Amino acid sequence: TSLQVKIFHEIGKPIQSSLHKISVVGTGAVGMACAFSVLTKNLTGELALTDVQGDRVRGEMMDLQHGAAFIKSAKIISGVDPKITANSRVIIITAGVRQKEGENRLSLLQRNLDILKSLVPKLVSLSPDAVLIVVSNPVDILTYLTWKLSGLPKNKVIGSGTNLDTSRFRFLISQKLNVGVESCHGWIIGEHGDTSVPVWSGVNIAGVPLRELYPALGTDNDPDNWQEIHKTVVNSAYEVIKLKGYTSWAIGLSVSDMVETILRNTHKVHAVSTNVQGVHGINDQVYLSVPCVLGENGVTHIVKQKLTDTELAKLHKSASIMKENIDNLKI
Ligand SMILES: NC(=O)c1ccc[n+]([C@@H]2O[C@H](COP(=O)([O-])OP(=O)(O)OC[C@H]3O[C@@H](n4cnc5c(N)ncnc54)[C@H](O)[C@@H]3O)[C@@H](O)[C@H]2O)c1
Ligand SMILES: O=C1N[C@](c2ccsc2)(c2cccc(Oc3ccc(F)cc3)n2)CC(O)=C1Sc1ccccc1Cl
Repeated sequence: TSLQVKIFHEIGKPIQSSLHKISVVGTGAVGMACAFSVLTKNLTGELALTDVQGDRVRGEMMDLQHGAAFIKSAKIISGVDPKITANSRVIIITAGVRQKEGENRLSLLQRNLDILKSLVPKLVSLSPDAVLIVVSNPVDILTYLTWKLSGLPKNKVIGSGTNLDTSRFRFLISQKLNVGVESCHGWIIGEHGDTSVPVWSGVNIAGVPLRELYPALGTDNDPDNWQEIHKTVVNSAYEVIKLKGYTSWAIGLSVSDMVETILRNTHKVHAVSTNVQGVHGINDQVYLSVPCVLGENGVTHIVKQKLTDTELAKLHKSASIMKENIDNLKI
């Protein structure tokens, strides 16, 4: 504007897209929790929001912009056309349709796959260097399909997987032991949701494996019923849905924790969904959650966890079911 000319000497052309641009695709309950959390953690100077509901996404953008004075004034843009995601470093995909009452998972899968088929190639052509984080459910198989549709190397396509399951697991352990959750270490791996696998042998406080002190931990004949904790991880998802109709804050915080590790390249380990072919004796090309080292290049390493035969058997069962579902899909 003419005033800008009066106020400023221009020294160099400003870069339009920030180096750490984050995009959220699908600005429903989960997408906006992710957006709000990455902003309050000051992870980016530019956030793009896109959704097929034009009014909704514009309203969400404006509502966040009006708080800009309090969040290091990140640039926030929005639009129905995915082109506003161009040059992103991280793209969070929560686009999808929620499971209808009584809808089976395969039908939900086909509807969400159709959405990804139209979205993913466009997103990748606009941001070829981005790390994709898939949150839409069923997250493990949709992450596999996003990877196939993207043409990206497997390290660049990550599913939130059992990141939320693990954070609920650690919260419940912290409640049972009355110890801060940051000091309660435990991992849920495998398929996100009802059939996830708690690695009881790895639960520890300050590196002290609880099962060494209490061998009944996580077994069927345990007077303290620790197994109940994993059941509660699953049941609490249904309880939250019953109470508030959806889940948002915990998944938003868990995804922004992943984004922070990626953009700050801190090599922190997260339970996330990755290509596990060749891991734990799995031969098929499937995506399941295991502890992964994350950084700017996505998944750089998988931690070689020592699993019991029971834990391995559950993992292999999930892998074979996923392979079967993939084979039955019309990609
Ligand atoms: N992985 C996990 O741990 C976890 C946890 C909670 C929710 N979820 C999943 O996250 C997804 C989103 O949940 P939600 O509660 O936010 O649902 P929601 O219905 O509130 O939001 C989904 C959004 O996606 C948008 N959308 C649909 N098609 C689109 C397209 N082609 N392009 C862009 N946007 C599109 C919709 O308009 C809607 O705003 C669901 O699949 C849900 O199951 C996963
Ligand atoms: O907390 C959550 N809210 C959910 C949801 C969100 C909006 S509608 C449904 C939710 C809750 C319950 C079952 C449910 O069923 C599904 C459906 C498809 C699917 F691929 C995975 C779970 N989904 C999505 C979801 O994945 C979670 S986390 C979770 C779910 C089940 C067991 C354990 C955990 Cl940790």
